[in-house]
Order: sequence, then structure tokens, then C-alpha cells
Amino acid sequence: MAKPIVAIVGRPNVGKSTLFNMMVGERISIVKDTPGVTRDRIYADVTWLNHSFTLMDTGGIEPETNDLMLKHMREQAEMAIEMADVVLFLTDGKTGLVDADYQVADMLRKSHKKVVLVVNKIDNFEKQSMDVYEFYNLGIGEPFPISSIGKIGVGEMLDEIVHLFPEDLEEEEDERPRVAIVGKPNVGKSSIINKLLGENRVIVSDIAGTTRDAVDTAVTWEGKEYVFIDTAGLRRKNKIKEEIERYSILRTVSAVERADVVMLVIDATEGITEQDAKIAGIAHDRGRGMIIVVNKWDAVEKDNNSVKKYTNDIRKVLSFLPYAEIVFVSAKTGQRLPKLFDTLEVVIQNHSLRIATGVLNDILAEAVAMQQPPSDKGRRLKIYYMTQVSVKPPTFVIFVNSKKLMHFSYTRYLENKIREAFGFSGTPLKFFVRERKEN
Ligand SMILES: Nc1nc2c(ncn2[C@@H]2O[C@H](COP(=O)(O)OP(=O)(O)OP(=O)(O)O)[C@@H](O)[C@H]2O)c(=O)[nH]1
Ligand SMILES: Nc1nc2c(ncn2[C@@H]2O[C@H](COP(=O)(O)OP(=O)(O)OP(=O)(O)O)[C@@H](O)[C@H]2O)c(=O)[nH]1
Repeated sequence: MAKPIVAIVGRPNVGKSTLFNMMVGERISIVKDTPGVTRDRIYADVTWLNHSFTLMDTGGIEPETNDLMLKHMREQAEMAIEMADVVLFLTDGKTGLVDADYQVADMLRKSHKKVVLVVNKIDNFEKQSMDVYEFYNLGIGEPFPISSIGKIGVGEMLDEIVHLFPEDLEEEEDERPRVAIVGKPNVGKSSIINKLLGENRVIVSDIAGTTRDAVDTAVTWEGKEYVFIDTAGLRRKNKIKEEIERYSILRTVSAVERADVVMLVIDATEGITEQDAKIAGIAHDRGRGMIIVVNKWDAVEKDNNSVKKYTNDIRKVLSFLPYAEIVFVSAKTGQRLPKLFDTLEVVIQNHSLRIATGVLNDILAEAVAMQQPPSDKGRRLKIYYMTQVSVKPPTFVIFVNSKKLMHFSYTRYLENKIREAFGFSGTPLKFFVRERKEN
């Protein structure tokens, strides 16, 4: 299930990373008094009451001139409008309103995006209340005063944010599998999409709707419909390197968030890299189906061993996703591209496969008979039964006598047995262990 995305925008130094850290609850990004430090973490999961969302810090480089700052802020706002469900527009109550705030407010108003206007650095609500009123002038609604450092006003702000989240209804109606094409710049994402869409057996239709849908493409292949989410085209002109990186990570997160299955494109002429692993990690964390698309296969010198060698390298670097499907293609020649649809279909099926409890417990009984569950200090793990509670990804609950006795390695053993029996290629599996009183 896609989580809503909340993006923080605002001028340099208004306190975006301070607020981000405070909401996430850990000091996962680095705040310095120097404006514009590049941070480690720029997105994170936040839970408020019973709502979960992905929070993004669109961050900032301190540009040397005012003109550059305006340009930068415009891009930042564009990015937030494109990716987020709710934009958190952060301003600085100590500095007061500035021209750049008006410009961003104009863009947000025109986009019809849901916006929460937040005035930060109101460390003393009584003394500074007048400072807050002037922000009504932006014409984008009521300003929410907060102090990120003092942790004041944040509850009211969060209430307003979650109040603006879209209803899930819309999403449930759309049964079409959503496929995100992700990967480093220049690996051939656009080429793959264009070639796939150019196949004469593929029917492409436009998706009308929000700004975000503009990057989506509906496709019909052999009577089945899919929605492709494209993250290509990240290299806008004159971007500073750190910005490109931040944008591409945030866009990847946003695409993966909305997808069922992720196609991670890697460049065969470069081989698998740490950056590819980072991107793969985003999909894995979110439980998406996974296909590794090794592109530019035409451009490497091959022998009988090449596929095996590449596969081994990929498995090694991406050891956390042994379940991923791997396909070797060339967007240039079109080689094996149609096979991508076959693989996609398999992964989609597996990602939402349900196993009946009876069958599952037959496998469990067999697995337990073959390898005794672990024990500790004379007490042995007992597994009562197992049931699948959800799909996308397939999620199982294992009922045991004691959670402490359930080792990670035994869960993995059970996972392997389930995979042996049912395949589940291309999809992660999730396991929860629950305790039940011994009879
Ligand atoms: N008084 C006060 N200062 C704050 C508050 N929140 C942040 N600051 C300070 O404002 C400065 C900028 O904070 P950051 O979180 O780095 O701001 P930013 O918007 O992420 O800045 P960029 O990295 O330039 O985009 C720091 O010195 C913070 O300590 C607040 O609620 N009250
Ligand atoms: N030899 C060869 N070159 C390819 C193939 N696919 C793409 N290329 C080339 O790789 C370059 C990058 O391709 P794009 O499709 O623009 O890559 P992208 O991943 O969409 O790039 P960004 O927009 O930067 O994210 C172009 O010069 C393509 O011609 C392929 O299968 N074989």
C-alpha cells in the first residue's frame, strides 16, 4: 500500500532539517550552523497517531546570489509539487516574510497541491504571535506556528497534515499493476521505456489527472494493463552535483512508493555498483517486487560464461535480494525486451500470491520434521502454525511458544522451504513472529 508523501520546502536556513530530524525522532541527518550542508538522510518514515507517511527534505544548497536562490527554490517547489501528496511549506518567523516566500507561495497556489504553511522558530508563542500573522499575506491559508527546537506546535501541524491525506479509496479502485523504472542516470531507463512503448503489440494511453500522473504511462500488453512510472530525465541543465543526487534519490523514493514492482536498470558496460545497491535497497525496504534489468547487453563482449558471471556479481552486491529476477536486455537492439513483460507478469503474480493456510502448514510440518527448531537452556521453540495475512508483499505470521527462541536463521530456513514449494520469485516475503501461550 502506497504511503502518502510529505515534502518539506522552504528557503535555506529556515530549519528544514531541524524539523525533519525532530519529526523522524532521530538525529539521522546532520544539522550544522552553516546553511546548506549536504545531509545523509533526506527521506524517512514518520508515524503520527495511526497514519504513516514518507517525509522528504528537499534540502538546499546555499546559492551565491539571490537570483540563483530563487531559481533553486522554484525547482525545489516544482519537485515537491510533482512528488508529494502534501507540501509542508516552511518559513522563518524570526526573519519574517521575504520575496522568495511569495514566489514559492504563488507556485504552490497555482499547482492546487495541498499545502500546510508552517512558520518555524516561534519559540515563544505569546511574544511572537504578531510575527505569525503577517504570513496570512501569502494567501495560502492559515499559518501554523511551530518551534522545531522547542518542539512546540508540532502536534497541531501534524494533525493538519494527516487531515489532508487523500482517501485510499481512489487507489483501491485502480487494479492495474504499477511498475517503476528506476536506476542511475544514463543507464538507459528512457531508452527502455521508449522501446517498450514503441513495440507494436503495446498500446499506450494517456493518463489524465494530477501533476504526478503526468509522468505515468498506461500500457496494454496482451490484453493486460499496466501503469509505468518513469524516473528518467533527472539531468536538468546546470544542476549542481549534490542537487542531482538528492533529486534522483527523492524521485526514486516517490516512484518506488507508488509502485508494486520495481525494475532496476543497471548498465552492463559498468557492471553493478554501490549506487545501484542503494537504489535496490529503497525497493527492498518497501517490499516491492523486483526485476534487475541489465541493459546495454549489446555493448559488452560476451562469451558462454558472461551471463553467469554477471549474475554472480549482481547476486553478490545485492545479497539482500536473492529473490530478484534478472533479465539481460538491450534497449538499442530490442533484444529480449518483450521478455520483460513475461517476467513482469510472473513477478506481479508472485507479489500478490496467496497460499492457503492448510497447504502452508503442510510445508511447515515437513520443514520442522527435517530440521528441528532451535532451543535455548533446555527450552525448545515450538511452532504452532503459520498463516498468510496479506499480499504485496506476501506476509506471514508464525505463531510460536516463545519469540526469543525464534532465530533469524530459522525464519530464513522456513522462508527457503516456502520458496522451494511455491517459488515466489521476484518478490520479498515478510515474516512476523507472534507468541501464543503454551497449552
Ligand atoms: N530559534 C530557533 N532556531 C531554529 C529552529 N529550528 C531551526 N533553527 C535554527 O535554524 C538554523 C537552520 O536550521 P536547518 O535545519 O539547518 O535549516 P535548513 O532549512 O535545513 O537549511 P538548509 O540546509 O540551508 O536548507 C539552525 O541554526 C537551527 O538551529 C527553531 O524552532 N527555533
Ligand atoms: N549500446 C547501448 N546503448 C544504450 C542502450 N540503452 C541506452 N543506451 C544509451 O545510453 C545513454 C543513456 O540512455 P537514456 O535512456 O537516456 O538513459 P536514462 O537512464 O533514461 O538516463 P537519465 O535520463 O539520465 O536518467 C544514451 O546515449 C543511449 O543511447 C543499449 O541497450 N545499448
